[in-house]
Amino acid sequence: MSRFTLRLAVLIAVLALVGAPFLLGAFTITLMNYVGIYALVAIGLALLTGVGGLVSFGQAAFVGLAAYSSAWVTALNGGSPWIGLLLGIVITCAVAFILGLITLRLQGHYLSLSTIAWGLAIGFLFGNVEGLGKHNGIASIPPISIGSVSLVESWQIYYLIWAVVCVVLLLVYNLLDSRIGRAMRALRGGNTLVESLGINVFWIKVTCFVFAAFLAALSGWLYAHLSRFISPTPFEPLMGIEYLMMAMVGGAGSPIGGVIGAAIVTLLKNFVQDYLHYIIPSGTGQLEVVAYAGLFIVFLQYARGGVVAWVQQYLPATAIPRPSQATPLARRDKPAAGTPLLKVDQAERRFGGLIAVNKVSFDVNAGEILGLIGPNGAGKSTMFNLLTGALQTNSGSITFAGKDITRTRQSNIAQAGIARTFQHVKLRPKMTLLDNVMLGAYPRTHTGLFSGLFRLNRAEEASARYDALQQLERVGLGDKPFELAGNLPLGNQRILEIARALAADPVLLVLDEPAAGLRRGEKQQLAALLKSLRDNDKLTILLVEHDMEFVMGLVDRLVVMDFGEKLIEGQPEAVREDPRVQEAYLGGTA
Ligand SMILES: Nc1ncnc2c1ncn2[C@@H]1O[C@H](COP(=O)(O)OP(=O)(O)OP(=O)(O)O)[C@@H](O)[C@H]1O
Repeated sequence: MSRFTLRLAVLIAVLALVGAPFLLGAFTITLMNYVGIYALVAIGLALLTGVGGLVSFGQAAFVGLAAYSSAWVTALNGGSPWIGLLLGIVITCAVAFILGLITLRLQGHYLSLSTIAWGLAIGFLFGNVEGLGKHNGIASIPPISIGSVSLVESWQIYYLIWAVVCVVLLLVYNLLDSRIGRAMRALRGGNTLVESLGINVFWIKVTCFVFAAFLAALSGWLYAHLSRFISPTPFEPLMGIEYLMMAMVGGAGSPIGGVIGAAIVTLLKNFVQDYLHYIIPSGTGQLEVVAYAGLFIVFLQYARGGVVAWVQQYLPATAIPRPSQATPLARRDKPAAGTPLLKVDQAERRFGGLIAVNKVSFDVNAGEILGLIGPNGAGKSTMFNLLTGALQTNSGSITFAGKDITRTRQSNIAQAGIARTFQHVKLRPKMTLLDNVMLGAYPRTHTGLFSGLFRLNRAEEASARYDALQQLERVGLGDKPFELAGNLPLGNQRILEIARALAADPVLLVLDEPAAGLRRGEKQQLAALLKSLRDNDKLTILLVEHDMEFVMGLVDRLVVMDFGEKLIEGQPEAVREDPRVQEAYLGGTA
């Protein structure tokens, strides 16, 4: 799809929204009002669950917090709905922030279960606090006024609701295309990679969580002043599940999918309620819930990725212009060649009874390529994980650029200038090559949530994008920056990891089996690239590699490990000739 077609589609959608009250009846407009209100929550969930992989059943409670806050300000205390909005946002975001601090360190289903727990707890409060009307709720909530216009009629508040939805959509798409948004998109698929890129996973999760709660607060405020009466029921976890369904039906991970999902689920519910009694005339009782659940299961069977993903497969990809030249991002000063850079001193790591790394010591000097070799299971990858902070040492110390990093958090080590690749490639397959490499530039960029939302980050984004493209070109992948990373063959995925690591402008590059899966010609190109990084960019490189021909022709020094211990270190030739190495690693065949 061309950009023009996309803009035209957006324009038609906006015109249709503007014209709807002139063409549709009051009932349909009221229904659309609820769709818009639910859509705000579903957009938040698309971000939280679809993009960030954090499944929350508790969003209805956040909607309720804002609705009750505004009802308390207006109906019970005679205040303005705008003060109600402010209080609703502050209370909801504060509660989300505190809950996030407590629960977001939990992983997988533990996190989801915790959202049910606090969803229930908050819902319980609404029905039991004396000052909030208990189960009778709060009535006589005034309409929202803009200047002298009171939004009493459903078509009046319709324009406010859908203006909010459109602005939110625009902001969320801006966010997803920003530094923080990329970090949110990278959350899905595990923390190790994200932390290794210098991104503080926990704070990105908290940001995502609070932002989704903020959208729920907007929804709650609009809900209270549309319904003019609130009770605890719409804010219980059952509604939380419905919000999750909306996000999933529309297309988890797609903000516009949130709107589509809200429309489908709301209309479907309405349809089932209206027509089920024709099929079962003897009284349907709660049967519509069953029918509704059945339809939902059928839907998930045939369009599991949601409506947006289903439609997208038939649409041509949106053409994206190639990044144009921009001011380069600032680069780090590299230490002078030969100065001590990394010192591993008596590092030890145990896994239960197994000592994977046993009191290993070695130094790396600036500007050298050091190879770490050894037979399978010798402890090389564990050593890499220790010095990049992915694992903690049981004893011993690691010093980088004069600072003790033994207990330093992985993301802080990355920010200090160590960039890495992984033995088992870690990429974000659904993100483009360019986005994957731009993730690497995270520690070199600084714009935050608000800059991303309001596109105040353009200059920095342009620089990061251009820098990332240069790194892609450098490793030989510059011809397809908008290809999805998952479409690359494994060898190229390893090379893409190197481009991502280079985008961090590291001082020390740590490569775990970079040549695995490469053809002979590609290995030669890789060796030439690594030498050029050392000679021209003053980069220090530490690599694990099994391909002896590749290693011997590349490294300045070797450290050999066996059974978790350091066997020997020295020049490649000396190491090759050492009988202990031949015995342990080369099996006497070198
Ligand atoms: N997370 C873990 N839990 C338990 N044992 C582990 C873990 N990671 C590594 N090990 C064990 O530690 C030892 C060293 O593993 P490591 O992956 O560091 O070796 P390696 O030299 O990188 O091997 P290879 O070349 O095969 O990748 C092995 O016996 C491995 O099974």
